[in-house]
Parts: sequence; C-alpha cells; structure tokens
Amino acid sequence: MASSPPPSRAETATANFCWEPIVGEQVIIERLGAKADGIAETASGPVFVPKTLPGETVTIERDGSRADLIRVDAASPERETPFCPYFDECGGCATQHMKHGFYQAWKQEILARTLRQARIETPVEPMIDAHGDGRRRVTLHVRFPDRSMHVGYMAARSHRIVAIAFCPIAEPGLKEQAPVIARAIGEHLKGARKPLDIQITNTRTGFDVDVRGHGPLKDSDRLSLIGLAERLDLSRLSIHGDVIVERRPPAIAMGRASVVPPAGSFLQATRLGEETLASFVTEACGRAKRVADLFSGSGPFALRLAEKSEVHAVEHDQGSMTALDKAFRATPGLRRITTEARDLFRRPLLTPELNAFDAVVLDPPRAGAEAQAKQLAASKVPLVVSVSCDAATFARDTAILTSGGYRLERVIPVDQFKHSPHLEVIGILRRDAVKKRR
Ligand SMILES: C[S@@+](CC[C@H](N)C(=O)[O-])C[C@H]1O[C@@H](n2cnc3c(N)ncnc32)[C@H](O)[C@@H]1O
Repeated sequence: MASSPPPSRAETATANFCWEPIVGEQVIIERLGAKADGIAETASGPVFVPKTLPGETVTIERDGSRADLIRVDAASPERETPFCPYFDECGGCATQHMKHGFYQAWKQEILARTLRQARIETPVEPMIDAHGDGRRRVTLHVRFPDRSMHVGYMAARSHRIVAIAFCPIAEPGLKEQAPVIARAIGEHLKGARKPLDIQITNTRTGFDVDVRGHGPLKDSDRLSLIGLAERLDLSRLSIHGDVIVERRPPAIAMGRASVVPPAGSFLQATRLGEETLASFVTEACGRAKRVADLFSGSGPFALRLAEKSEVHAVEHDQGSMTALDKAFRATPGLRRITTEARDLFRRPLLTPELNAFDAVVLDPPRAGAEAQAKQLAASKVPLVVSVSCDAATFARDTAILTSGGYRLERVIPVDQFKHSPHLEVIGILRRDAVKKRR
C-alpha cells in the first residue's frame, strides 16, 4: 500500500486550527488589533494574543485564531510592568502592559485611522487623560459554579470569574469596598444560584447598588436586603432598577446642580471624564441662545449649558428626564431647561424642529445617531457638538454631517476609559449661515 506524503506545515496548522488547541507554539507579534490584542500571522491565518506588543516573540496556547499568552520570550522595549496584580488574568483592563507614550499613540492612531477610512481629513488633537481619581462605577459578577460562590470580574474572552480583593482603577473607597458589597449581596441571594451582575456607583451620599440577573424577589429576600443595605450603609439598593430601599438620595454633582439619576441609568465612567466632556460642550456652545441636548441622560451637559443658554434635553429614558427636571427646578439661577422623552433612533428631531436651535449637542450610545445626523445635515443649525464613545459610528455620522455642509473644526479624543481600548471623542462642526430661499 502506498504511503501518503507527510502533511505540509500549512495542512498541519489547518488541521490543528480545526480540531485541537495548540500548546507551546512560538509566534512573533506583528501589530495590534483595535481591541489591543497582539496579532501574529501564522500559516493558518492571523492569531490574536492578548497582552502582547508588536515585535515580541511569545509562546502561546491557541484554539483557532484565539490564543492565550504562556510567556513572553523576547519583550518589546514598550513593555511596562502592569500595576494591577490581577492584570494577567482579568478581562477588565487590556493595556496596562504598554508604556504610557506607546499607549497614547496607539489609541490616538485608532481614531485617526477610522477617520481617514471615512475620508475625514481633520487632524486629531492630542488625547486628554480623563481618568482622574478613577472609575466611579464598577460592575462585579457573582457566579455559583458547583457549590461555591465566585465574585470578581470576567477573565478575558471567557465567562470564568477572576476573584479580586480590590480594583486599582476604581475611585478610592470604591476600589476595596466594591468586592465586599458584591460578596455580601451574593451571600444573601445565593439561594436562587442565579448569575448576578452587581453595578456599584460611588455617589456623594454613599454607594448606589443595582443588581441584575435575579428575578422577582421573595418578601423574605427583600427584607433581608433592606437589612443588608443598612449594615453596608448603602445609599440605595435596587434590583433591575426597581428600588428596594433608598436610605439617602444617591446624588451626583453636575455643574451647580445635584442630580439623583434613576437606578442603573447611564453615567459617564469618571468624574473628570464628565467634567472634561462638559467643558468642551459648554465652551463650544458659548452664549448660544437655545441649545438642544440630544441623548442627554440625566443632564450633565444640559445642567451646565443652562448657566448661559436655554436648553431642550431629549432622551428616551423617562426616569432620566424626570431626574433632570427635578435637578433643574432645585437649582437657582439656571436658564430654562425643558425635557422630552423620545426615541431618537425612531423619531429623531426633524429638520424644522432643529432649526429653532443655535446649537445641537449629540451624545448617542455606541450605535451612533445616524437618523438624527441625517435630519441635522438638512438643517440650518450653525453648530453641532458631537460626543461619541465609538470611533466608527462617530466617523459615519460625521461624514453625514459634512456631506450636508458642516465643517469639522476640531476632533478631540478624551481618555475616560484608561487601560482599555475604549475612547471618547468630541467633534465640533459648524456651518456658515444658510441663506433663506425665496
Ligand atoms: C452615551 S449616553 C450619554 C448621556 C449623557 N449625555 C451623559 O453624558 O451622561 C447615551 C444616552 O442615550 C440614551 N439613549 C439610548 N438610546 C436612545 C434612543 N434610541 N433615543 C434616545 N435616547 C437614547 C441613553 O439612555 C443614554 O442616556
């Protein structure tokens, strides 16, 4: 019987790619992907290796195109010792192994490249560090595999929990207290053994905790959680936004106002991030008489803009609109703020409505504001300040606005999610006065 020739390297690699993990393979990292993974080109295609840098020789274990780092054999001069003891395992941070200058240049280039691909030529300004005292909100996970309880963050690209005693990138106070709170809540709800996601926000009056993943509570659980909130001195405790107990209103300072956002609603990740974004927004709007703040949340921009301008705030979450209205009424000396709960994806402000404003601020979720940008592109509004947490949708929406006659004057990256690939960006767009048609 004729023996078949030995498989080529590519065939072996392809076979391994399909069927079994490869352990102990050495590769060279060529570049970084948008999520900060190092990318090595192999015979079976690109392989993504987290926590590696271009030029490094590393040994990996891989399953298809995804790999885990076993060791760095030859390190890049841009490699830094991570300051967090959990970094190697934890999926929360992706870039602590990069030297600061390298990290900044890499992040800035992701934005610049995305804009170039959308044929937007405006130069990107230097990135502003807005980490400040750290994240004011963290989400910890509680899982009940087997008979045990695990509390921590998810491991990178996995549902495995990495137990942590503290999170060094959270605000002082929150960094050690968050795992204590999550564990205590897990202990109280462990009877149901449901996976829990516990969002903890550091507010002016204490920790505001929203628990996701648990179904409706039994009366006995409810009572025991009220007792726990007392013992942990929480300001508020809610399950899926349903408030179990509010011992003190969990207030957040927004400019001169104090806001109590609805449980579990959106909040900028760091105080300095919010202040930095808001200061660019208010500076660009200057003394504009009427400003529309679209996707306004509980009003971090509206409440600051109202020191000089009348503001119409629009957002789909009715709770956020109520919180903003209440804060406005309790703050003396502000110009008028009106609020409107409206789904801006399905019902964007229409061009004739937009034409009543001297400036429009946009701050949509990651999906962007395509429908709203199209209405703006046809409007006469002289100034649009576009705030975004997603470079790709920012580029898409900006291209819509520039094709409608806006000039993109400035692009400012704001690094609120330090140690991650996420980046905030502010675009300032103006159009010259549109002559009235006869
Ligand atoms: C990135 S956040 C910005 C919020 C606010 N500007 C801030 O800085 O806190 C986006 C906001 O858009 C709201 N949102 C999401 N989808 C929406 C929709 N379809 N229509 C209107 N608002 C929406 C969210 O509730 C959230 O408050």
